[in-house]
Amino acid sequence: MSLIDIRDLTIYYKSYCALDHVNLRIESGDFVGIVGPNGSGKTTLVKSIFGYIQPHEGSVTVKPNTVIGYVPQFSTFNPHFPINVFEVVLNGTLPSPIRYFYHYTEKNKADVKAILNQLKITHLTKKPINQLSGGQLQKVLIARALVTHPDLLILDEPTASLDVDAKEDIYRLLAKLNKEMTILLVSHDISMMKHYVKTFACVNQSLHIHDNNDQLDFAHFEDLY
Ligand SMILES: Nc1ncnc2c1ncn2[C@@H]1O[C@H](COP(=O)(O)OP(=O)(O)OP(=O)(O)O)[C@@H](O)[C@H]1O
Repeated sequence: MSLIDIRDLTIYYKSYCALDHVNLRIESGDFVGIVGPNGSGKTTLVKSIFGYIQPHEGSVTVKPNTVIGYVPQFSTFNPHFPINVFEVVLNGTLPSPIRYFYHYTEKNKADVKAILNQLKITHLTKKPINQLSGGQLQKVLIARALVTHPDLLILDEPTASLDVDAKEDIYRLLAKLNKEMTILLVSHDISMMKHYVKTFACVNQSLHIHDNNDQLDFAHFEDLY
Protein backbone atom coordinates (compact mmCIF):
# COMPACT_ATOMS: atom_id res chain seq x y z
CA MET A 1 0.00 0.00 0.00
CA SER A 2 1.24 3.50 -0.84
CA LEU A 3 1.98 5.86 2.05
CA ILE A 4 -0.37 8.43 0.47
CA ASP A 5 -2.84 7.61 -2.29
CA ILE A 6 -4.66 10.58 -3.83
CA ARG A 7 -7.30 9.75 -6.42
CA ASP A 8 -9.25 12.18 -8.57
CA LEU A 9 -8.97 14.83 -5.86
CA THR A 10 -11.11 17.86 -6.70
CA ILE A 11 -11.34 20.86 -4.39
CA TYR A 12 -13.39 24.02 -4.81
CA TYR A 13 -13.31 27.25 -2.86
CA LYS A 14 -16.91 28.37 -3.49
CA SER A 15 -17.13 28.20 -7.31
CA TYR A 16 -13.33 28.33 -7.87
CA CYS A 17 -11.75 24.96 -8.70
CA ALA A 18 -8.32 24.90 -6.93
CA LEU A 19 -7.54 21.24 -7.71
CA ASP A 20 -9.08 19.36 -10.61
CA HIS A 21 -9.01 15.53 -10.56
CA VAL A 22 -5.51 15.25 -9.12
CA ASN A 23 -3.90 11.82 -8.79
CA LEU A 24 -0.73 11.26 -6.77
CA ARG A 25 0.79 8.25 -5.03
CA ILE A 26 3.62 8.75 -2.57
CA GLU A 27 5.65 5.65 -1.81
CA SER A 28 7.68 5.08 1.33
CA GLY A 29 11.23 6.46 0.97
CA ASP A 30 10.42 8.91 -1.81
CA PHE A 31 11.52 12.56 -1.82
CA VAL A 32 8.73 14.37 -3.67
CA GLY A 33 9.06 17.98 -4.76
CA ILE A 34 5.81 19.84 -5.41
CA VAL A 35 6.34 22.76 -7.75
CA GLY A 36 3.98 25.17 -9.48
CA PRO A 37 3.26 28.88 -9.88
CA ASN A 38 1.72 31.03 -7.13
CA GLY A 39 -1.90 30.11 -6.55
CA SER A 40 -1.63 26.79 -8.41
CA GLY A 41 -2.94 24.69 -5.50
CA LYS A 42 0.22 23.40 -3.76
CA THR A 43 -0.82 24.37 -0.22
CA THR A 44 -4.37 23.17 -0.92
CA LEU A 45 -2.92 19.77 -1.84
CA VAL A 46 -0.89 19.64 1.39
CA LYS A 47 -3.88 20.68 3.50
CA SER A 48 -5.97 17.95 1.91
CA ILE A 49 -3.37 15.35 2.94
CA PHE A 50 -3.82 16.47 6.56
CA GLY A 51 -7.58 16.38 6.21
CA TYR A 52 -7.89 20.15 6.87
CA ILE A 53 -9.83 20.41 3.60
CA GLN A 54 -12.37 17.83 2.54
CA PRO A 55 -12.51 16.77 -1.14
CA HIS A 56 -15.55 17.69 -3.19
CA GLU A 57 -14.72 14.69 -5.33
CA GLY A 58 -12.14 11.91 -5.07
CA SER A 59 -10.20 10.70 -2.03
CA VAL A 60 -7.00 11.01 -0.02
CA THR A 61 -5.95 7.79 1.70
CA VAL A 62 -3.13 7.80 4.23
CA LYS A 63 -1.62 4.42 5.16
CA PRO A 64 -2.83 3.51 8.68
CA ASN A 65 -0.56 4.55 11.58
CA THR A 66 1.46 6.95 9.43
CA VAL A 67 2.89 9.75 11.57
CA ILE A 68 3.10 13.02 9.61
CA GLY A 69 5.39 15.87 10.62
CA TYR A 70 4.59 19.31 9.23
CA VAL A 71 6.82 22.35 8.77
CA PRO A 72 4.49 25.25 7.93
CA GLN A 73 5.25 28.21 5.69
CA PHE A 74 7.67 30.56 7.44
CA SER A 75 5.22 33.46 7.05
CA THR A 76 2.59 31.68 9.19
CA PHE A 77 4.99 31.50 12.17
CA ASN A 78 5.37 34.47 14.55
CA PRO A 79 9.13 34.74 15.25
CA HIS A 80 8.54 37.44 17.90
CA PHE A 81 6.64 35.19 20.30
CA PRO A 82 8.62 35.18 23.61
CA ILE A 83 9.77 31.55 23.66
CA ASN A 84 13.13 29.80 23.37
CA VAL A 85 14.31 27.05 21.04
CA PHE A 86 13.86 24.21 23.54
CA GLU A 87 10.26 25.28 24.22
CA VAL A 88 9.39 25.55 20.51
CA VAL A 89 10.64 22.04 19.82
CA LEU A 90 8.96 20.69 22.99
CA ASN A 91 5.66 22.10 21.64
CA GLY A 92 5.97 19.56 18.84
CA THR A 93 5.34 16.76 21.39
CA LEU A 94 1.92 18.15 22.41
CA PRO A 95 -0.87 15.67 21.75
CA SER A 96 -3.66 16.69 19.41
CA PRO A 97 -6.19 17.67 20.64
CA ILE A 98 -4.39 19.12 23.69
CA ARG A 99 -5.72 17.71 26.98
CA TYR A 100 -6.37 20.01 29.98
CA PHE A 101 -3.49 20.12 32.50
CA TYR A 102 -1.17 18.30 30.11
CA HIS A 103 2.38 17.95 31.47
CA TYR A 104 5.42 17.26 29.36
CA THR A 105 7.12 14.00 30.32
CA GLU A 106 10.82 13.40 30.89
CA LYS A 107 10.75 11.35 27.67
CA ASN A 108 9.39 14.36 25.75
CA LYS A 109 12.31 16.44 27.04
CA ALA A 110 14.84 13.71 26.25
CA ASP A 111 13.41 13.46 22.70
CA VAL A 112 13.87 17.22 22.22
CA LYS A 113 17.50 17.02 23.37
CA ALA A 114 18.13 14.11 20.99
CA ILE A 115 16.66 15.97 18.00
CA LEU A 116 18.58 19.18 18.75
CA ASN A 117 21.71 17.04 18.92
CA GLN A 118 20.89 15.25 15.64
CA LEU A 119 20.39 18.59 13.87
CA LYS A 120 23.56 19.98 15.50
CA ILE A 121 21.75 22.94 17.07
CA THR A 122 22.23 22.06 20.76
CA HIS A 123 24.11 25.35 21.22
CA LEU A 124 20.86 27.20 20.42
CA THR A 125 18.81 25.40 23.13
CA LYS A 126 18.18 28.44 25.35
CA LYS A 127 18.15 31.12 22.66
CA PRO A 128 14.95 33.17 22.27
CA ILE A 129 13.64 32.53 18.78
CA ASN A 130 13.68 36.24 17.89
CA GLN A 131 17.49 36.07 18.08
CA LEU A 132 17.85 33.32 15.46
CA SER A 133 18.92 33.71 11.84
CA GLY A 134 16.40 32.62 9.18
CA GLY A 135 18.31 29.38 8.55
CA GLN A 136 18.54 28.59 12.29
CA LEU A 137 14.82 29.25 12.78
CA GLN A 138 14.00 26.95 9.87
CA LYS A 139 16.06 24.15 11.45
CA VAL A 140 14.21 24.69 14.74
CA LEU A 141 10.86 24.34 12.92
CA ILE A 142 12.14 21.14 11.29
CA ALA A 143 13.25 19.88 14.73
CA ARG A 144 9.73 20.59 16.07
CA ALA A 145 8.25 18.45 13.27
CA LEU A 146 10.82 15.66 13.81
CA VAL A 147 10.27 15.27 17.53
CA THR A 148 7.23 13.03 16.91
CA HIS A 149 9.39 10.67 14.80
CA PRO A 150 7.35 11.09 11.59
CA ASP A 151 7.22 8.57 8.74
CA LEU A 152 6.40 11.44 6.38
CA LEU A 153 7.80 14.96 6.70
CA ILE A 154 5.90 17.67 4.80
CA LEU A 155 7.53 21.06 4.35
CA ASP A 156 5.83 24.11 2.81
CA GLU A 157 8.46 26.41 1.30
CA PRO A 158 11.12 25.89 3.99
CA THR A 159 13.81 27.82 2.13
CA ALA A 160 11.83 30.92 1.12
CA SER A 161 13.78 34.04 2.16
CA LEU A 162 17.01 32.13 2.95
CA ASP A 163 20.35 32.90 1.29
CA VAL A 164 21.99 30.29 -0.96
CA ASP A 165 24.28 28.82 1.75
CA ALA A 166 21.41 28.46 4.24
CA LYS A 167 19.26 26.86 1.50
CA GLU A 168 21.95 24.33 0.69
CA ASP A 169 22.33 23.53 4.35
CA ILE A 170 18.58 22.78 4.63
CA TYR A 171 18.60 20.64 1.45
CA ARG A 172 21.58 18.62 2.70
CA LEU A 173 19.74 18.05 5.98
CA LEU A 174 16.62 16.89 4.11
CA ALA A 175 18.68 14.49 1.98
CA LYS A 176 20.07 12.97 5.19
CA LEU A 177 16.60 12.73 6.76
CA ASN A 178 15.28 11.07 3.58
CA LYS A 179 17.38 7.99 4.47
CA GLU A 180 14.95 7.44 7.38
CA MET A 181 11.68 9.01 6.22
CA THR A 182 9.60 10.04 3.23
CA ILE A 183 9.72 13.73 2.34
CA LEU A 184 7.19 15.94 0.58
CA LEU A 185 8.55 19.38 -0.14
CA VAL A 186 6.66 22.36 -1.58
CA SER A 187 9.07 24.89 -3.06
CA HIS A 188 9.83 27.30 -5.86
CA ASP A 189 13.57 26.47 -5.77
CA ILE A 190 13.61 24.26 -8.86
CA SER A 191 17.29 24.80 -9.59
CA MET A 192 18.30 23.55 -6.14
CA MET A 193 15.57 20.92 -5.77
CA LYS A 194 16.67 19.05 -8.89
CA HIS A 195 19.85 17.97 -7.07
CA TYR A 196 17.96 16.38 -4.17
CA VAL A 197 14.38 15.48 -5.14
CA LYS A 198 13.57 12.02 -6.56
CA THR A 199 10.09 12.76 -7.95
CA PHE A 200 8.63 16.06 -9.15
CA ALA A 201 4.90 16.75 -8.97
CA CYS A 202 4.06 19.79 -11.05
CA VAL A 203 0.77 21.35 -9.88
CA ASN A 204 -1.32 23.82 -11.80
CA GLN A 205 -4.90 22.93 -10.85
CA SER A 206 -4.12 19.52 -12.30
CA LEU A 207 -0.93 17.56 -11.57
CA HIS A 208 1.86 15.95 -13.61
CA ILE A 209 4.47 13.58 -12.23
CA HIS A 210 8.08 13.51 -13.41
CA ASP A 211 10.81 11.13 -12.30
CA ASN A 212 13.96 13.15 -11.63
CA ASN A 213 15.92 10.51 -13.56
CA ASP A 214 14.02 11.52 -16.70
CA GLN A 215 15.74 14.06 -18.84
CA LEU A 216 13.53 16.81 -17.49
CA ASP A 217 13.30 20.06 -19.30
CA PHE A 218 13.74 22.30 -16.28
CA ALA A 219 13.79 25.38 -18.48
CA HIS A 220 10.19 24.50 -19.36
CA PHE A 221 9.38 24.15 -15.64
CA GLU A 222 10.90 27.52 -14.95
CA ASP A 223 8.72 29.01 -17.74
CA LEU A 224 5.72 28.24 -15.54
CA TYR A 225 6.74 30.99 -13.12
N1 LIG B 1 -9.53 29.70 1.88
C1 LIG B 1 -9.60 30.04 0.60
N2 LIG B 1 -10.71 30.62 0.10
C2 LIG B 1 -10.82 30.95 -1.21
N3 LIG B 1 -9.82 30.75 -2.12
C3 LIG B 1 -8.70 30.17 -1.66
C4 LIG B 1 -8.51 29.80 -0.29
N4 LIG B 1 -7.29 29.25 -0.15
C5 LIG B 1 -6.72 29.29 -1.37
N5 LIG B 1 -7.56 29.85 -2.28
C6 LIG B 1 -7.29 30.01 -3.72
O1 LIG B 1 -7.02 28.74 -4.28
C7 LIG B 1 -5.93 28.80 -5.18
C8 LIG B 1 -4.82 27.85 -4.71
O2 LIG B 1 -4.27 28.36 -3.50
P1 LIG B 1 -3.02 27.67 -2.80
O3 LIG B 1 -2.73 28.45 -1.54
O4 LIG B 1 -3.26 26.22 -2.67
O5 LIG B 1 -1.88 27.92 -3.89
P2 LIG B 1 -0.28 27.75 -3.79
O6 LIG B 1 0.13 27.03 -5.02
O7 LIG B 1 0.08 27.14 -2.48
O8 LIG B 1 0.20 29.27 -3.86
P3 LIG B 1 1.58 29.95 -3.33
O9 LIG B 1 2.70 29.42 -4.16
O10 LIG B 1 1.33 31.40 -3.63
O11 LIG B 1 1.72 29.67 -1.85
C9 LIG B 1 -5.51 30.26 -5.24
O12 LIG B 1 -6.12 30.86 -6.36
C10 LIG B 1 -6.05 30.86 -3.96
O13 LIG B 1 -6.38 32.23 -4.11
